[in-house]
Amino acid sequence: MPGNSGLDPLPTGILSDIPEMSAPFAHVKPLATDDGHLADQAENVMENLEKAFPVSWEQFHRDARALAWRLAGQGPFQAIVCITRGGLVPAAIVCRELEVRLIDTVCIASYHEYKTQGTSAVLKEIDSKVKEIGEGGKGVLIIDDLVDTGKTARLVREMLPNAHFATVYSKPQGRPLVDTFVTEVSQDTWIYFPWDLGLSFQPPISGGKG
Ligand SMILES: O=P(O)(O)OC[C@H]1O[C@H](OP(=O)(O)OP(=O)(O)O)[C@H](O)[C@@H]1O
Ligand SMILES: Nc1nc2[nH]cnc2c(=O)[nH]1
Ligand SMILES: [Mg+2]
Repeated sequence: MPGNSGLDPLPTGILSDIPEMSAPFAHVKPLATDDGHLADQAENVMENLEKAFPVSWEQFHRDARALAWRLAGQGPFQAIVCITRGGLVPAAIVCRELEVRLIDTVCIASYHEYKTQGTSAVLKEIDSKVKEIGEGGKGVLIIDDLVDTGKTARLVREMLPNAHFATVYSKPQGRPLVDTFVTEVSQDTWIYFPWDLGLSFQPPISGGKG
């Protein structure tokens, strides 16, 4: 009922002026105007990586489906363990295609330093119910979006040495740790996932303003 809801009236102004709407995005700062942290991080990445491999949602869905096709003959898999956070989206696509309904996560936080290896912390272990499926994880499918240095893959493989390890993309250094993948890119390529990207203006190839 108007005037009787107990709620303050909505403030007027543009969307970002509304505290409730802007709060969840308060930490998101564009590279060009931040305090320098994100720009430094991006600079560190680009310093070591020559090529960019941007992936659209359509391409990612196609590649994740291709992964499911490759995995279809290698099961049956009784459970999927996805490595968060990057493994969540491909695992959602693969579990639908392979009709796997027992899904678990292993939650790993990496603290990246692009000149050194960085450190990783396991925030959540694999569930004991999944660990008990088969000897050393036999019959379990582990999914991540990509393998790069192989550090994350090595950590998780130690937890379930007999599980099948699958990624959508792979780089040469980590490839020996992966049983099944779809596309390999060179070690000096950075893969940009659709969930990390947004639409932005592209200047014409000629260099004009468009
Ligand atoms: O082979 P590596 O050198 O270990 O790199 C691969 C890992 O790096 C990315 O995850 P990241 O740690 O950036 O975190 P996220 O999945 O939470 O985005 C990616 O999703 C892989 O899990
Ligand atoms: N998005 C993304 N994350 C990574 N983590 C390690 N390598 C990569 C990469 O190429 N792209
Ligand atoms: Mg990851």
